[in-house]
Amino acid sequence: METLRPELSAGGLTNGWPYSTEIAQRDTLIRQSHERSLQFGLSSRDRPDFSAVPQATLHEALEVNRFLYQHAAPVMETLYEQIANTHSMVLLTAKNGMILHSLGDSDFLAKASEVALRPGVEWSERSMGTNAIGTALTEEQPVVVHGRDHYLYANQSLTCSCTPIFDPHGKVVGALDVTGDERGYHSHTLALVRMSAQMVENQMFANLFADAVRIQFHSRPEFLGTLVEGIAVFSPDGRFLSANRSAQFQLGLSFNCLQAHTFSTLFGQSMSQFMDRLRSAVGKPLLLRLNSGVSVWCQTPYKSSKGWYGLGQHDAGADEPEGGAAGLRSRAAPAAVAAAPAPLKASAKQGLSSLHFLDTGDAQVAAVVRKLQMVLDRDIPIMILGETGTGKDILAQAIHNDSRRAAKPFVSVNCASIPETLIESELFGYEEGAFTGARRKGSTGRILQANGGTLFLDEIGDMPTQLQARLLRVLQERRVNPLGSSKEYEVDVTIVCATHRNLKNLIAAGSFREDLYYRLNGIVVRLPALRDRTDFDTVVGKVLSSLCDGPVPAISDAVLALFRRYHWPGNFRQLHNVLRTAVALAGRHGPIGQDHLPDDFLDEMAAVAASPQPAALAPAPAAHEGLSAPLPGRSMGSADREPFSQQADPSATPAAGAPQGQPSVAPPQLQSLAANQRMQDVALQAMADALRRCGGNVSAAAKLLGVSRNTLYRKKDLLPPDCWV
Ligand SMILES: Nc1ncnc2c1ncn2[C@@H]1O[C@H](COP(=O)(O)OP(=O)(O)OP(=O)(O)O)[C@@H](O)[C@H]1O
Repeated sequence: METLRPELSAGGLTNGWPYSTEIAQRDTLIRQSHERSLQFGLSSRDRPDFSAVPQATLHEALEVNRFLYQHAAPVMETLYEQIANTHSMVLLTAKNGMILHSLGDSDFLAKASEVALRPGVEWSERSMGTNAIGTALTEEQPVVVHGRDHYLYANQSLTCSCTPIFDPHGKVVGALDVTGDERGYHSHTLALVRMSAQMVENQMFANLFADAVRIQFHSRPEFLGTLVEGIAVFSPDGRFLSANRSAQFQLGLSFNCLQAHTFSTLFGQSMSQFMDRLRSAVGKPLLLRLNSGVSVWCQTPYKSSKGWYGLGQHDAGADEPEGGAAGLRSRAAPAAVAAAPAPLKASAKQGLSSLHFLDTGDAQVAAVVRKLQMVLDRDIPIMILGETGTGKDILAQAIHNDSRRAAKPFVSVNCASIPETLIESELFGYEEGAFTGARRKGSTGRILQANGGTLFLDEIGDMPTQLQARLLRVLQERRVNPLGSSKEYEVDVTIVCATHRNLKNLIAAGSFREDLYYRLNGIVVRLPALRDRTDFDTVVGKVLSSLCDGPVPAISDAVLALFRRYHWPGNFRQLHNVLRTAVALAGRHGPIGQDHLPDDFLDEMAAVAASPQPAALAPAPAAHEGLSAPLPGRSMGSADREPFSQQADPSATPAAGAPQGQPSVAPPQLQSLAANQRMQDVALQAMADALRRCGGNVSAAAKLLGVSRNTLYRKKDLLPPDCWV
């Protein structure tokens, strides 16, 4: 009988890879698999059995696995697009390791093995020894089996990345695998395979539990509607039905343990209480607290007597999508099943639905609004630039709402949040029967869903290059050709796109097509960062009232002063989050004081103030500190503005620059923040003075101060311009 190969029994299967704990774990996994292969009576010199089962058996297997097959096939197409020309194949197997479907070119296989990866061949460990499919299915975890990891010598020219696929009941139903030439190994392949499998699982979930209460949750609201959100489903009376892998991870419970739970034992409230909250908050994500104490944001389609209501409805007038939860995703797409989850942005946007509502006093925004009003309905593509969270999505929605297309769909696609593998089918759709035979239904694709209305391509800079050419063709010819279809469909859409990236740089780097750029930027508008808005106080007030159903609490002057000094990297989104927490902590009657601000926000302010790099936090207002020009971070000193609320906050303490006469106990972070801020301001003042005395000569000023020239240059943006001349 054969024994283990020496490099395995010695416990160091490095196989040319750098050694680490992760590799050590993988080695253990591979070694155990080799031991099993040995026990199956296999010899590493055995010739593998690549014979396929008879056609009738294969058809039977396809029928048994139809649910899996239907959901996986379109995802495999897009996965294959990503690895095309890498001498690899994408494989879907049943849970016994039998290949159900394969895509790609087997030209990398030796002549004798060309049949190895076709449907009907079984890749279980029992028949092939250690291999990614068999081992992933046995271990129920993703695995790469590379070159000499394979038990059979005959398979050692392969590199395989495989992950099991779990059905909505938590059982392994099959595996998704990419197999290629060993020399073409790529470290990202397993990640792509895992993302694709996650997509298959989420789609099976959405379709199987269309009538259940589906809770989609994540600790960060921006991840709602993406692949990483947790999904747990319950019967209307709160019985646990199922949870995807992310939900199990976030809840800290395995699928089996979850079976013993109900909605109320997991989320600390009854299903009927939750439904009441949902009814009054349609369109807004809700905060739920897990047993672990962690808070998560949640969204859920909500079924009333009239039908389903849900979040992330971007189709104009789509408050009541038809046809249950599936309809929720695909209102304009009658043929679509298993549609990829739409990139949802959950927010109550009613108050922001028209361009003129966005004009709240900032001159740059007013100019943007004016420009857009002039080009509305002229079929000119619009490109919106701006940092993350500055309201590009809201602006696109407002453009649509003010246009003559308002009654037609507004379809939003976030090119950055959809895995590259899925963008193509998400955008262009795929044809009925294109992948899996007559019963397979197709997907309309987002471009066709937007027909007659507006297609908003958010984060266009993240569009994969190979799809840019296809998009360009659609824009030029106004026709769409779904995947797997020989037909073309006419489409009439207004295109609005947005990005926070510098497309010119992307063009220079070769990752964005110049011709597409010119096609998209008919008119370009830029939204200002929150810190640069001259209507800052007004927007704080506006966001605050949008978060309150009843009375709106006041904000203390100290908090407002902090807000004005902060650089708001997350812009409106961050302001919403900070205020949402503050409102919850302060209660509806407020006022909102520093104690009500989230700890991470206070920590960040303190850290920024303590940092020797002053890039982010603005110094104290110019008037207060005696510097003569406004300083970056906020374009305008707080002294230039009327406070949003004058109501005193008994819990608040003035930070640096806050008005006198406020109560005097500050949280420790803010005390150190204020002290650090003062030190920074004194240092800046000294630098400005030295530069002025030296007539702007940096070397002389640096010598005078006893610091390096670099120190002065680093502060350049924080010093008034007049000291450099
Ligand atoms: N003018 C505004 N007034 C109040 N809230 C706003 C405004 N603009 C945006 N918001 C809110 O800020 C959040 C982020 O807005 P939006 O998604 O439109 O930003 P974005 O620039 O598209 O962000 P990203 O680049 O990250 O996609 C949303 O909750 C939105 O409701």
